[in-house]
Amino acid sequence: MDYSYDNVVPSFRLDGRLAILTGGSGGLAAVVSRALLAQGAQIALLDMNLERTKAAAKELETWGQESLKGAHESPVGAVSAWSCNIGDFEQVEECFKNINEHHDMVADLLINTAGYCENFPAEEYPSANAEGILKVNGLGAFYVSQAFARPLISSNKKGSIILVGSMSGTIVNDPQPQCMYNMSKAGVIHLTRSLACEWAKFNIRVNTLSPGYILTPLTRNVISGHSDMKEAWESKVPMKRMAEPKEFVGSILYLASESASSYTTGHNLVVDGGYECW
Ligand SMILES: NC(=O)c1ccc[n+]([C@@H]2O[C@H](COP(=O)([O-])OP(=O)(O)OC[C@H]3O[C@@H](n4cnc5c(N)ncnc54)[C@H](O)[C@@H]3O)[C@@H](O)[C@H]2O)c1
Ligand SMILES: OC[C@@H](O)C(O)[C@H](O)CO
Repeated sequence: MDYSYDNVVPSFRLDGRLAILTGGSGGLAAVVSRALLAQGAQIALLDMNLERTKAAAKELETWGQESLKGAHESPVGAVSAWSCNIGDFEQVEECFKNINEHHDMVADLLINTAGYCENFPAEEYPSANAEGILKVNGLGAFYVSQAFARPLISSNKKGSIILVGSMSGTIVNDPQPQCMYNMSKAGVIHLTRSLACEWAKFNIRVNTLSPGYILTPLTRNVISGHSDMKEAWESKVPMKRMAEPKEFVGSILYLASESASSYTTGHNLVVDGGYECW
């Protein structure tokens, strides 16, 4: 047995790695992107609106210059901003190609946070909305995984994919009706297992991170105008509160790390304050 320090103590550093973070101007991405930058990664932020994504990238760079100066011997990683609808495969393919060219390397970490939620009673759900959300939350997760994996496979390089699912992929939320969101996230969890099995031979690990309720723009949309909604949600969480985005950073770094999670693939890591236990 090799008991050397590097063989026994996992590293969460991401020096020399390029991370693509979809949903890059969203609430979860704001904190995750800072943690990735702090660990030494280069980062490509991708979202629907270019101006908002560029603003998020600028804030990230400024944060890096102010907070990471002298913190580690590696230089602060390059940050780029991209506009792309992950539900449109041609856009995704073009965007991922441009990202790799721009950073002059093949991205080896993908974190798919892009997605949205909407509420309609099942019997009234408009078909165009149903198709729209499945296309983004479901097919989008597949499109970004495929566009990310192809250049890794052809260059024989290992990588890690983290698809953000939700506890809604396993439980049914109450009281808000959101059957298509729930279906899309259940699909993400099983897509993860399928890709993990198919791509293990290429050294690409694929995992889902399934959060419970987090305070971000996504949930603020649902809560706003429904003052009792937050209380209803929190009453069902054993920890009796919603999460803050920073409470997912440890899980992301674990799944991204080639030493800490080298044998972890196809997993659904649920981080929900105990919601699924009751
Ligand atoms: N907030 C929660 O309580 C919660 C809980 C469980 C899972 N999640 C999941 O976490 C992820 C991040 O959510 P968040 O809370 O940060 O929400 P958010 O709304 O702050 O961020 C999501 C981002 O995805 C982007 N996006 C939406 N559709 C897109 C598309 N077609 N192409 C590219 N980008 C697109 C949005 O513009 C937004 O910036 C989502 O997948 C969400 O389903 C959130
Ligand atoms: O289940 C938690 C999340 O996926 C999300 O915050 C919620 O379902 C939105 O209604």
